[in-house]
Amino acid sequence: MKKYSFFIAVCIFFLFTILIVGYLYLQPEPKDMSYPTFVAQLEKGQVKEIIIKNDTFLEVKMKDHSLYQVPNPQSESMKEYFLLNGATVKNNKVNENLIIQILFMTGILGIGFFSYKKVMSKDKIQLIDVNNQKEKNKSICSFDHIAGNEEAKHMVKDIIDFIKDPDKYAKLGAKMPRGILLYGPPGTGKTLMAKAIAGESNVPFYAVSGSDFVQMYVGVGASRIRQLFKRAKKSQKAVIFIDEIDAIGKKRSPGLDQGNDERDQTLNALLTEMSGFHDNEGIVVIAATNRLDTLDEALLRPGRFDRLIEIGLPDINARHRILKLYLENKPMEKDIDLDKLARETVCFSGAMLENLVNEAAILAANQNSIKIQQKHLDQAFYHIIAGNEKKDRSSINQEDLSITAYHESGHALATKLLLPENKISKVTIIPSTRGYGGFNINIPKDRLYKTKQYILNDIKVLLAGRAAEELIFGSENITTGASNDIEKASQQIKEYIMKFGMDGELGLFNNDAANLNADSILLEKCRSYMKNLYKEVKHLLNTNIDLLHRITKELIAKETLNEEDIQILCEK
Ligand SMILES: Nc1ncnc2c1ncn2[C@@H]1O[C@H](COP(=O)(O)OP(=O)(O)OP(=O)(O)O)[C@@H](O)[C@H]1O
Ligand SMILES: [Zn+2]
Repeated sequence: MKKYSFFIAVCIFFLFTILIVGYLYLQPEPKDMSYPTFVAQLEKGQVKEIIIKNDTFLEVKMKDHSLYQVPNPQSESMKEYFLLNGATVKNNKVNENLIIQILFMTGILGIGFFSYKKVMSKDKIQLIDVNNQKEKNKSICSFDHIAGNEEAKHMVKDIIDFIKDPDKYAKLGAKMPRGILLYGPPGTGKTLMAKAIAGESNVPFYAVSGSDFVQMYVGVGASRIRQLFKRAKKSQKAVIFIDEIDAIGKKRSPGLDQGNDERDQTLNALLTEMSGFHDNEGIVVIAATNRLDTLDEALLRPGRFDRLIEIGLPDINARHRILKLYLENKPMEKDIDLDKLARETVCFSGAMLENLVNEAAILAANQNSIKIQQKHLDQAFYHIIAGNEKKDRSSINQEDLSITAYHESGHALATKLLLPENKISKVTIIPSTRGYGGFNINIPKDRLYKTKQYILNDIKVLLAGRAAEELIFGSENITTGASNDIEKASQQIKEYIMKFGMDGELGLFNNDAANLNADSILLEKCRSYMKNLYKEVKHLLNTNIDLLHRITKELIAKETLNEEDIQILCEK
């Protein structure tokens, strides 16, 4: 589209240039005429027009259309004299003005043309923002660019085969999925997977985002969808990718947003287009969402998005591979411990790991290092988790520092005692720019499930900060520093009871799922759990109070403790 409009613009430009040049130069050459002959002709009434060319010449047009060049007498009264004899007189400036006017008009027309094209094509640019030659190129994205996600790769192998040779499937009467839905947390590579499917099948990739359709006039979204499919069909085989499909395919909640015509129309257009393919067309629609639970069931019916593929957070092996993938083409020190980094980056998505490597590279450059070192990766890791260390710490008073130190040591000690399989990667009382007074980085083991015991201990670890404060400074002096812990603990206890049905007395009933409001029994239950767990962890810290003092003292002295430091302190 861009190329095409550029071509038209060039054509128009040349056309105008030719016209102007033609106007200027293709006029007949004027012949010379002496001034007396001219005067004689003028007085005979033969002269039609006189153009004062410059100080030397006049251009004279006769009534018979012949053109002459006459010396300019440069007299003040010549103009009136010419006019008296019935000739029109023009100043050459008029001519210049004409050229300027033409140029000006060309400019305006050019600008107008370009803006018109831009407005007209804006829709299309947004609609198919990756439909350029580069994206169409097969080598742009392949499975090699995706580390991990092996199950997902396996699940789309037949789709790729189908796109390559749809007839093979049609002949056997096999109905291939028209739509694939990739779901999972943000940054796990759903877009990457869709691109890789297109890349592996060597077909163009057309992408839109559901959020582009939000807040549009009725009918615009639907027409965009139709345009998108029309374009894809032109290339015969293609992958159409709709990111954030939840923006147009959200469940309709009864009573609420009823009559959202625009969204419904867009969704209907999509479903209609999808049912309009023939079985031997190699077009596949891939949609992605972070919120599978909010999707309208109509989208998931057979013939629509009926193949669901989860793209989950990477496990330790996948993290290792992703880190390696992004470090591979960067200069790095040989002794970098990727195993350690992969172990520590629990809950990191692929996008976060990529970001981690990039941050480390930036840090290395900032520190004028020619290679990425372990310390850069460590710094980047903490940076991503907790933000920057606050550089100016002179304003923190001793009392606050001491409270923070006991609070953090409380968390660390409780982790050591209650969740020994977790790794305390860092405890610090260096405040971060994100507003933490200090923090603990506690890395759980990669596990598929959490046990009941684990959840309870995890909540105790969360409460241990406040418990340590109370133990040391008294119940009147507890601080606001535990708000985040309390929030997380409350969330966990609610899930423990409701979501996971782990409370012996309340059993397996989930109020939320049954659309019942939380009743007072449930509330009481949560409070009583919290009270007991808090009491237990306070008692635990009290029985290990010497250790708590030791860790705190060391923490105040060093500001930051790592796994080994704490291990040594605990073994003393
Ligand atoms: N498994 C992976 N292997 C390699 N790179 C990955 C992987 N997962 C994510 N990435 C990197 O993270 C970036 C973001 O991923 P992508 O946009 O595909 O995620 P997404 O799941 O579509 O996210 P969102 O839901 O936020 O749109 C990718 O461009 C890629 O560089
Ligand atoms: Zn805390």
